[in-house]
Amino acid sequence: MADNIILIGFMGSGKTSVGKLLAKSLSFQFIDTDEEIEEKNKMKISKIFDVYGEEYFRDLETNYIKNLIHHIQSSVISTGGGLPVREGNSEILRELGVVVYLKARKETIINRVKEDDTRPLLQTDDLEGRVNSLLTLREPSYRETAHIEIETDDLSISEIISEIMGQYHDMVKKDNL
Ligand SMILES: Nc1ncnc2c1ncn2[C@@H]1O[C@H](COP(=O)(O)OP(=O)(O)O)[C@@H](O)[C@H]1O
Ligand SMILES: O=C(O)C1=C[C@@H](OP(=O)(O)O)[C@@H](O)[C@H](O)C1
Ligand SMILES: [Mg+2]
Repeated sequence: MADNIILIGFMGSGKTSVGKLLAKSLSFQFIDTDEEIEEKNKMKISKIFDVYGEEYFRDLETNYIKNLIHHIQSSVISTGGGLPVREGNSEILRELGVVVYLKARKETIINRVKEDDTRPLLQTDDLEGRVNSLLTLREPSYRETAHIEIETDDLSISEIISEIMGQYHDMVKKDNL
């Protein structure tokens, strides 16, 4: 297994914010799949959804992570919340490195995303209903994909980073990564 760390979890679970600082703490490269896709396509995620639709965005995500295999090391990869759900992506993510699921309760997620208009799947009058149904649908994929699970609700970003580093180093020692 490569020494990369891959962060997965629902929208608002902290993948982007935790990933950035975790990479800094480890002196790893930081990659955010959404930022890379926006940069490569010169288009915001919400615009890609508007113009080409969700399936097209999912193709971009899958192609992007496939191309990382054998090409990156010592990197933290923050994924988009829907990435582990598509058939086949779970295996790709696990091949890329140690997969960490940032878990968050529905209430925590709603608090963190309610003011944000950049996530097309959450632009609805029934935010609670949408988060509830998507979370139920996705939870099994997150759990199947992850090597490590962290409950983030009551932790600060730096506490989450310490927790990830502790568990990651234990795995590295055990698996000789
Ligand atoms: N553990 C945390 N404690 C407090 N705020 C957090 C925590 N994790 C994330 N946030 C905040 O929640 C929002 C969404 O975080 P973000 O990193 O964009 O999530 P994701 O990439 O998983 O969608 C941001 O405003 C971020 O600062
Ligand atoms: O959960 C999802 O389907 C999505 C999550 C977003 O990323 P974050 O999880 O970083 O918000 C982004 O990829 C897109 O809006 C779709
Ligand atoms: Mg993000």
